[in-house]
Amino acid sequence: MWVKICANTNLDDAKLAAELGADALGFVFAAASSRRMTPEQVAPIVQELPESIEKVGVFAELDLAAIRAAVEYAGLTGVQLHGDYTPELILGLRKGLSTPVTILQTLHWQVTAGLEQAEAFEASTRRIAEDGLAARLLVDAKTASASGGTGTAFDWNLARASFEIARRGMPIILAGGLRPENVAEAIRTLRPWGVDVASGVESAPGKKDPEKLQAFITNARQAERNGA
Ligand SMILES: O=C(O)c1ccccc1NCC(=O)[C@H](O)[C@H](O)COP(=O)(O)O
Repeated sequence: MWVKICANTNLDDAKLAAELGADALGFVFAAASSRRMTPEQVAPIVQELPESIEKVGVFAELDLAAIRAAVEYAGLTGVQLHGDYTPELILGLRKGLSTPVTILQTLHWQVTAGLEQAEAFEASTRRIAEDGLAARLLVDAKTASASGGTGTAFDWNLARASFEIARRGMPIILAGGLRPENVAEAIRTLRPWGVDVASGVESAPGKKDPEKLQAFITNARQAERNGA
Protein backbone atom coordinates (compact mmCIF):
# COMPACT_ATOMS: atom_id res chain seq x y z
CA MET A 1 0.00 0.00 0.00
CA TRP A 2 1.49 3.30 -1.15
CA VAL A 3 1.21 5.91 1.63
CA LYS A 4 1.47 9.67 1.16
CA ILE A 5 1.70 12.00 4.15
CA CYS A 6 0.53 15.38 2.94
CA ALA A 7 0.63 19.03 4.02
CA ASN A 8 4.05 18.87 5.65
CA THR A 9 5.21 22.21 6.98
CA ASN A 10 8.53 21.49 8.68
CA LEU A 11 11.65 19.36 8.47
CA ASP A 12 11.11 17.33 11.68
CA ASP A 13 7.70 16.07 10.56
CA ALA A 14 8.90 15.28 7.05
CA LYS A 15 11.96 13.37 8.28
CA LEU A 16 9.89 11.39 10.78
CA ALA A 17 7.31 10.42 8.14
CA ALA A 18 10.15 9.27 5.87
CA GLU A 19 11.73 7.23 8.69
CA LEU A 20 8.39 5.62 9.48
CA GLY A 21 8.15 4.37 5.91
CA ALA A 22 5.97 6.82 3.98
CA ASP A 23 6.33 6.45 0.22
CA ALA A 24 5.59 10.09 -0.55
CA LEU A 25 5.45 13.43 1.22
CA GLY A 26 3.20 16.27 0.12
CA PHE A 27 3.80 20.01 0.34
CA VAL A 28 0.82 22.26 -0.31
CA PHE A 29 1.35 25.32 -2.51
CA ALA A 30 -2.37 26.00 -2.97
CA ALA A 31 -3.32 29.53 -1.90
CA ALA A 32 -6.43 28.34 -0.04
CA SER A 33 -4.46 26.18 2.37
CA SER A 34 -3.67 27.07 5.96
CA ARG A 35 -0.55 24.89 5.51
CA ARG A 36 0.60 26.72 2.41
CA MET A 37 4.35 26.53 1.77
CA THR A 38 6.66 28.47 -0.54
CA PRO A 39 9.37 26.94 -2.75
CA GLU A 40 11.95 28.65 -0.52
CA GLN A 41 10.54 26.87 2.56
CA VAL A 42 10.25 23.46 0.87
CA ALA A 43 13.66 23.33 -0.85
CA PRO A 44 15.75 22.89 2.36
CA ILE A 45 13.35 20.20 3.61
CA VAL A 46 13.54 18.25 0.35
CA GLN A 47 17.35 18.37 0.45
CA GLU A 48 17.33 16.50 3.76
CA LEU A 49 15.03 13.69 2.60
CA PRO A 50 16.06 10.33 1.16
CA GLU A 51 16.20 10.29 -2.62
CA SER A 52 13.85 7.30 -2.76
CA ILE A 53 10.87 9.13 -1.23
CA GLU A 54 8.51 10.98 -3.58
CA LYS A 55 8.24 14.72 -2.96
CA VAL A 56 4.89 15.94 -4.23
CA GLY A 57 3.77 19.55 -4.62
CA VAL A 58 0.03 20.16 -4.34
CA PHE A 59 -1.25 22.94 -6.61
CA ALA A 60 -4.71 24.41 -7.20
CA GLU A 61 -3.94 27.49 -9.28
CA LEU A 62 -3.56 27.33 -13.06
CA ASP A 63 -0.36 29.39 -13.19
CA LEU A 64 1.97 26.97 -14.97
CA ALA A 65 5.03 29.20 -14.61
CA ALA A 66 4.57 29.21 -10.83
CA ILE A 67 4.21 25.41 -10.75
CA ARG A 68 7.32 24.94 -12.88
CA ALA A 69 9.28 27.37 -10.71
CA ALA A 70 8.25 25.51 -7.53
CA VAL A 71 9.15 22.12 -9.02
CA GLU A 72 12.57 23.24 -10.18
CA TYR A 73 13.45 25.34 -7.13
CA ALA A 74 12.26 22.90 -4.47
CA GLY A 75 13.33 19.70 -6.27
CA LEU A 76 9.88 18.12 -6.39
CA THR A 77 9.42 14.73 -8.04
CA GLY A 78 5.63 14.86 -8.32
CA VAL A 79 2.86 17.36 -8.99
CA GLN A 80 -0.66 16.92 -7.60
CA LEU A 81 -3.20 18.99 -9.53
CA HIS A 82 -6.24 20.08 -7.53
CA GLY A 83 -7.83 22.49 -9.99
CA ASP A 84 -9.39 22.49 -13.45
CA TYR A 85 -6.36 21.44 -15.44
CA THR A 86 -7.15 20.62 -19.07
CA PRO A 87 -5.02 18.11 -21.02
CA GLU A 88 -3.51 21.09 -22.88
CA LEU A 89 -2.41 22.70 -19.62
CA ILE A 90 -0.88 19.46 -18.35
CA LEU A 91 0.96 18.97 -21.64
CA GLY A 92 2.24 22.53 -21.42
CA LEU A 93 3.40 21.96 -17.87
CA ARG A 94 5.24 18.75 -18.75
CA LYS A 95 6.96 20.29 -21.76
CA GLY A 96 8.31 23.20 -19.74
CA LEU A 97 10.01 21.09 -17.05
CA SER A 98 13.69 20.20 -17.25
CA THR A 99 13.10 16.78 -15.59
CA PRO A 100 9.95 14.63 -15.75
CA VAL A 101 7.62 14.59 -12.75
CA THR A 102 4.90 12.14 -11.76
CA ILE A 103 1.50 13.77 -12.26
CA LEU A 104 -1.30 12.99 -9.83
CA GLN A 105 -4.67 14.27 -11.01
CA THR A 106 -7.18 14.97 -8.25
CA LEU A 107 -10.87 14.21 -8.69
CA HIS A 108 -13.35 15.19 -6.03
CA TRP A 109 -16.20 13.27 -4.44
CA GLN A 110 -18.66 15.77 -2.93
CA VAL A 111 -19.47 14.77 0.62
CA THR A 112 -22.93 16.35 0.49
CA ALA A 113 -23.99 14.78 -2.83
CA GLY A 114 -25.27 11.25 -3.25
CA LEU A 115 -24.90 8.58 -5.89
CA GLU A 116 -25.98 10.98 -8.65
CA GLN A 117 -22.39 12.19 -8.95
CA ALA A 118 -21.18 8.70 -9.91
CA GLU A 119 -21.82 9.02 -13.65
CA ALA A 120 -19.87 12.28 -14.02
CA PHE A 121 -17.13 10.90 -11.79
CA GLU A 122 -16.78 7.74 -13.88
CA ALA A 123 -16.73 9.74 -17.14
CA SER A 124 -13.94 11.93 -15.72
CA THR A 125 -11.89 8.91 -14.62
CA ARG A 126 -12.23 7.41 -18.12
CA ARG A 127 -11.14 10.64 -19.76
CA ILE A 128 -8.14 11.04 -17.45
CA ALA A 129 -7.05 7.44 -18.10
CA GLU A 130 -7.47 7.86 -21.88
CA ASP A 131 -5.52 11.13 -21.92
CA GLY A 132 -2.63 9.22 -20.37
CA LEU A 133 -1.08 12.41 -18.99
CA ALA A 134 -1.50 11.66 -15.29
CA ALA A 135 0.18 8.61 -13.77
CA ARG A 136 -2.26 8.34 -10.87
CA LEU A 137 -5.69 9.53 -9.83
CA LEU A 138 -6.20 10.94 -6.32
CA VAL A 139 -9.80 10.94 -5.16
CA ASP A 140 -10.38 13.51 -2.43
CA ALA A 141 -13.37 14.71 -0.44
CA LYS A 142 -14.91 18.06 -1.37
CA THR A 143 -16.97 20.00 1.15
CA ALA A 144 -18.90 23.27 0.72
CA SER A 145 -15.90 25.27 1.91
CA ALA A 146 -12.80 23.31 0.81
CA SER A 147 -11.50 20.85 -1.75
CA GLY A 148 -8.48 19.56 0.13
CA GLY A 149 -7.21 19.07 3.66
CA THR A 150 -10.83 18.95 4.79
CA GLY A 151 -10.49 16.19 7.38
CA THR A 152 -13.85 14.98 6.10
CA ALA A 153 -14.49 11.54 4.61
CA PHE A 154 -17.03 10.92 1.88
CA ASP A 155 -19.39 7.94 1.93
CA TRP A 156 -17.06 5.15 0.78
CA ASN A 157 -19.91 2.72 0.23
CA LEU A 158 -21.57 5.11 -2.22
CA ALA A 159 -18.33 5.37 -4.20
CA ARG A 160 -17.63 1.63 -4.30
CA ALA A 161 -18.88 0.85 -7.80
CA SER A 162 -17.22 3.97 -9.22
CA PHE A 163 -13.89 2.92 -7.75
CA GLU A 164 -14.21 -0.52 -9.36
CA ILE A 165 -14.55 1.22 -12.73
CA ALA A 166 -11.84 3.81 -12.07
CA ARG A 167 -9.25 1.25 -10.95
CA ARG A 168 -9.32 -0.39 -14.40
CA GLY A 169 -7.82 2.80 -15.86
CA MET A 170 -5.09 3.76 -13.43
CA PRO A 171 -3.82 3.51 -9.84
CA ILE A 172 -6.25 5.19 -7.43
CA ILE A 173 -5.19 7.02 -4.27
CA LEU A 174 -7.86 7.61 -1.62
CA ALA A 175 -7.84 10.85 0.41
CA GLY A 176 -10.21 12.81 2.60
CA GLY A 177 -10.80 12.36 6.31
CA LEU A 178 -8.54 9.34 6.70
CA ARG A 179 -7.24 8.66 10.21
CA PRO A 180 -5.36 5.84 11.95
CA GLU A 181 -8.73 4.49 13.19
CA ASN A 182 -10.54 4.39 9.85
CA VAL A 183 -7.84 3.78 7.25
CA ALA A 184 -8.20 -0.03 7.39
CA GLU A 185 -11.97 0.18 6.84
CA ALA A 186 -11.42 2.59 3.95
CA ILE A 187 -8.96 0.20 2.33
CA ARG A 188 -11.29 -2.77 2.84
CA THR A 189 -14.20 -0.86 1.31
CA LEU A 190 -12.58 0.78 -1.72
CA ARG A 191 -9.36 -1.21 -2.27
CA PRO A 192 -7.32 1.79 -3.42
CA TRP A 193 -3.73 1.48 -4.69
CA GLY A 194 -2.65 4.13 -2.18
CA VAL A 195 -3.84 6.36 0.65
CA ASP A 196 -3.18 10.03 1.42
CA VAL A 197 -3.62 11.84 4.73
CA ALA A 198 -3.06 15.37 6.00
CA SER A 199 -5.10 16.49 9.02
CA GLY A 200 -5.79 12.97 10.35
CA VAL A 201 -2.18 12.61 11.52
CA GLU A 202 -1.82 16.09 13.03
CA SER A 203 -1.69 17.09 16.71
CA ALA A 204 -2.40 20.74 15.80
CA PRO A 205 -2.88 22.48 12.43
CA GLY A 206 0.40 22.12 10.53
CA LYS A 207 2.05 19.83 13.11
CA LYS A 208 2.19 16.05 12.72
CA ASP A 209 1.66 13.73 15.69
CA PRO A 210 4.35 10.99 15.82
CA GLU A 211 1.98 8.36 17.28
CA LYS A 212 -0.73 9.05 14.73
CA LEU A 213 1.80 8.94 11.90
CA GLN A 214 3.13 5.58 13.06
CA ALA A 215 -0.36 4.14 13.61
CA PHE A 216 -1.62 5.36 10.24
CA ILE A 217 1.23 3.81 8.27
CA THR A 218 1.11 0.56 10.27
CA ASN A 219 -2.67 0.21 9.95
CA ALA A 220 -2.66 0.92 6.21
CA ARG A 221 0.03 -1.67 5.51
CA GLN A 222 -1.62 -4.19 7.86
CA ALA A 223 -4.95 -3.79 6.07
CA GLU A 224 -3.26 -4.59 2.78
CA ARG A 225 -1.50 -7.64 4.25
CA ASN A 226 -4.88 -8.83 5.56
CA GLY A 227 -6.04 -8.95 1.98
CA ALA A 228 -8.14 -5.82 1.68
O1 LIG B 1 -4.16 20.11 2.82
C1 LIG B 1 -4.57 21.22 2.45
O2 LIG B 1 -4.61 22.20 3.21
C2 LIG B 1 -5.04 21.42 1.02
C3 LIG B 1 -5.63 22.63 0.65
C4 LIG B 1 -6.04 22.82 -0.67
C5 LIG B 1 -5.89 21.83 -1.60
C6 LIG B 1 -5.30 20.61 -1.22
C7 LIG B 1 -4.91 20.39 0.08
N1 LIG B 1 -4.38 19.15 0.49
C8 LIG B 1 -4.22 18.08 -0.43
C9 LIG B 1 -4.00 16.72 0.09
O3 LIG B 1 -3.44 15.89 -0.62
C10 LIG B 1 -4.56 16.24 1.41
O4 LIG B 1 -3.74 15.25 1.90
C11 LIG B 1 -5.95 15.67 1.18
O5 LIG B 1 -6.77 16.72 0.76
C12 LIG B 1 -6.51 15.01 2.42
O6 LIG B 1 -6.64 15.92 3.50
P1 LIG B 1 -7.27 15.42 4.88
O7 LIG B 1 -8.74 15.21 4.69
O8 LIG B 1 -6.98 16.54 5.84
O9 LIG B 1 -6.55 14.17 5.26
